[in-house]
Amino acid sequence: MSHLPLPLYGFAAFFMIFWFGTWCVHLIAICYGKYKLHKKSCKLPTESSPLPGVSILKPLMGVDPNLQHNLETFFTMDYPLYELLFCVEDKHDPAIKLVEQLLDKYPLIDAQLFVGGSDVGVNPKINNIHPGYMAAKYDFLMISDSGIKMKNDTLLDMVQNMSEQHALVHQMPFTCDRDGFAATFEKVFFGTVQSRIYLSADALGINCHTGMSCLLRKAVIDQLGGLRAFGCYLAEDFFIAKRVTELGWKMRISNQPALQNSGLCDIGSFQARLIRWAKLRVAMVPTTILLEPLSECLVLGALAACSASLLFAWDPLVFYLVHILCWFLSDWLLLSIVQHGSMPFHKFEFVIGWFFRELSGPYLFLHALWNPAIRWRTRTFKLHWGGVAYELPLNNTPASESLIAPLQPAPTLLTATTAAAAAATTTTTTTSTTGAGAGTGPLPTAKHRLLVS
Ligand SMILES: CCCCCCCC/C=C\CCCCCCCC(=O)N[C@@H](CO)[C@H](O)/C=C/CCCCCCCCCCCCC
Ligand SMILES: O=c1ccn([C@@H]2O[C@H](COP(=O)(O)OP(=O)(O)O[C@H]3OC[C@@H](O)[C@H](O)[C@H]3O)[C@@H](O)[C@H]2O)c(=O)[nH]1
Repeated sequence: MSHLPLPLYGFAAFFMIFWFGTWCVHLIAICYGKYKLHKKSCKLPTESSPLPGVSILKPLMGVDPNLQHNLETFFTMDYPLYELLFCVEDKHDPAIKLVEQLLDKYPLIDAQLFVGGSDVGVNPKINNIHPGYMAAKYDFLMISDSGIKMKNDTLLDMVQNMSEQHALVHQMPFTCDRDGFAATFEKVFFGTVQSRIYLSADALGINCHTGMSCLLRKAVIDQLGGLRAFGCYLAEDFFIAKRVTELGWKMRISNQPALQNSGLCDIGSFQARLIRWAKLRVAMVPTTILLEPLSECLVLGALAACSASLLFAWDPLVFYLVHILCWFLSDWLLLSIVQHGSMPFHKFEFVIGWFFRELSGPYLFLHALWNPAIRWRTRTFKLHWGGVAYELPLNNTPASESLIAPLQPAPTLLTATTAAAAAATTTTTTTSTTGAGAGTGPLPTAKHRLLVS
């Protein structure tokens, strides 16, 4: 041992410490997940402190087989005061027809449709929802992506997590039970590697905000310059959380994880999404270039096994195999906590899904480093270090990144007048009437379209 160069012992000691730290992260995630997730809040509204109104922004782009069902869950929530602000950028988007059908079906729900988006920055999601944000009338703002499904009490759970010190409550990303290996892979990813980081980050107060379902204090966002202030970033979620906490407000996850339920579920598009997210993280938090590969089970296990062999003369193969087995069991435990019920797949499928995730993780990360162009739906972007984004011209799009589902054919929805009006502009608004709470009593529908230029 003594003839080996000294720096090698330094590296070995570093990897052993990092390995130990990673196991602490496992432990924190399991304990915190057990404590926090699926807990029913006992804070009930009283007459002196009724539940606040919530303006819910729904950015939509295209239609998938589950979209109608997912959107419908927003019309049937058990929450007394909310408005739904559906936002669609493209006037030919088939989502418009779907939303209009839902507005007809639920005339009692306070809901509007904004078509045309805005141009307040580079981020297409922010551009899409900005008209809805400008029209939002309640003190609380929820941003909820198109693939999210709500339980009856999800909004209540989020609002009850918003204490006096909090300005941001977000749902930890997870998935609905769906059929097929791609769905298993998604559940394994979100319920293991992602939950581990997300839960420990929340427990330790580290910003890990993924903005697919979040509740915000509107006054705080207004104070920060409005949503337009985040239009220059692609990862608006991370920067919203950063600025909100810099003002002294707290953020935390809600008790219920987010139920992603997109009807398009395939390995290629999911991997493309993970690569896109990794590119965002690398640009925003460059230390992840080292941290992420190092915190992968197979990579860290190999490094720790060599280090243990060097420092303590332990058998590296035995060390490596025990490390993988313990990691696997700990991931199963965490996934069971997040799922909080029976698993939609057999244990054997978990084994396959887990190994697939572990083997593909480092590859996807390298892929993200290799090609910095970011393909998101119909557009391609690049990021400056720090996270500010710029859009690339269309012909600059690498073909290998086009792993997304195309928009479905345009519907024959728009009437001659509205089509002409929409073509002439700008923003079209379809308004359904007032009233909140699901379907209480009959009501005349006063539906009208407004043209806001
Ligand atoms: C000693 C152990 C150190 C562990 C280091 C862990 C390194 C990170 C490994 C995996 C990252 C998984 C990230 C999961 C969720 C991120 C999803 C995402 O990318 N969302 C983006 C798009 O919506 C969003 O803009 C990004 C938000 C957060 C980015 C945060 C990056 C920093 C991650 C470092 C967290 C360390 C937590 C350590 C806890 C002790
Ligand atoms: O061009 C676009 C792309 C996306 N969107 C909307 O933005 C939402 C999220 O889009 P996707 O589902 O494609 O993307 P992700 O689930 O990966 O989003 C995630 O990563 C990027 C962050 O900015 C988001 O806040 C986060 O939810 C959807 O509701 C989608 O309709 C647009 O309105 N316009």
